[in-house]
Amino acid sequence: MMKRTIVVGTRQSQLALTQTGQVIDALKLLCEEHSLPFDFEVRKIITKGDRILDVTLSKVGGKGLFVKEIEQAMLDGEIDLAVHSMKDMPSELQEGLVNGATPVRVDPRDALISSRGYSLESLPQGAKVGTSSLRRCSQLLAFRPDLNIEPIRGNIDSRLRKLDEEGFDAIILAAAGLYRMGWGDKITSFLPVDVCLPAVGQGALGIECREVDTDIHHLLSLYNDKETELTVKAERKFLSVLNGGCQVPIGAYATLIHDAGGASSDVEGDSPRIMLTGMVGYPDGRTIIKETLMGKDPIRLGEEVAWRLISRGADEILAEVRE
Ligand SMILES: NCc1[nH]cc(CCC(=O)O)c1CC(=O)O
Repeated sequence: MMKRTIVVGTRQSQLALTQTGQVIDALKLLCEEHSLPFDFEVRKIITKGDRILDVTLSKVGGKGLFVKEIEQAMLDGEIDLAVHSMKDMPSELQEGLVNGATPVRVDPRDALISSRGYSLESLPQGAKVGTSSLRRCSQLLAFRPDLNIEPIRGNIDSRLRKLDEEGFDAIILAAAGLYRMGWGDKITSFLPVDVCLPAVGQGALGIECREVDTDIHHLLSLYNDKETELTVKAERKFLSVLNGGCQVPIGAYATLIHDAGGASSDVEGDSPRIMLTGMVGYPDGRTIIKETLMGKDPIRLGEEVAWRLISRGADEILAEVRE
């Protein structure tokens, strides 16, 4: 039988190339297992986000900075699939494109990396900590108001280099990216989610494809993880109600609730219960508001957590940040 070659578009950062390669390996295994006639080819694409790495992201503005060119290439038929970090995926995909699979999530937490072996608790007064994320900045300062947070940009590899070159006592990165790069051993400690709520979708991937591409949908359905799909759906709905992107101090994390017997919720049958926590905070950490709710419908749950935060002043915080 003739094989169809699926062209997978990717940014050319080390992380993007690595996770695209890992997804292709997983899809190849599924193709073997299910006797599906596909080959894979990688096509590198340079995005706007890659061209302006020297500017602080929150100053650049615009959503989907890393995704637009990739989506255009898919609509033009130059590529068939694209692997995205879920947290970089825009809440609205372009017309005609869909998320075909949400594979199983890895560790969603933020990690602290310190050549001097510090943890968040043991960092000295006024220590210099690198992050450009308003979400991380807000929560770090709420926990340790004395810290001196300084921006640090670039890909994971260049941030790790800057850790020592620019004299940081510690930097904060997503554990997931480090694990995928095989650099998990660089992690000094993890920030617990109740201290630093992760970014929406952190640790998860999305696999974008054309809505009409039924062959690919079938393959991707085999790669989907229902638990990750449901929890990320709740987090993303929360974010879209607050009209957020990665340039706002918003965090969220959802899990499935496992019953008292320790058995996991039945993901396939009766719909499981989801617990979602959302937060919005001032970048200087002076106020952080958080809500946790449970529910079965991820969309309603995402909306309700967002509405609760709005009723407690989330809009005012976000309006101030967006000025
Ligand atoms: N903001 C950039 C980004 N987008 C995705 C990841 C890797 C983690 C993930 O896939 O969630 C990172 C690096 C980081 O935040 O440290």
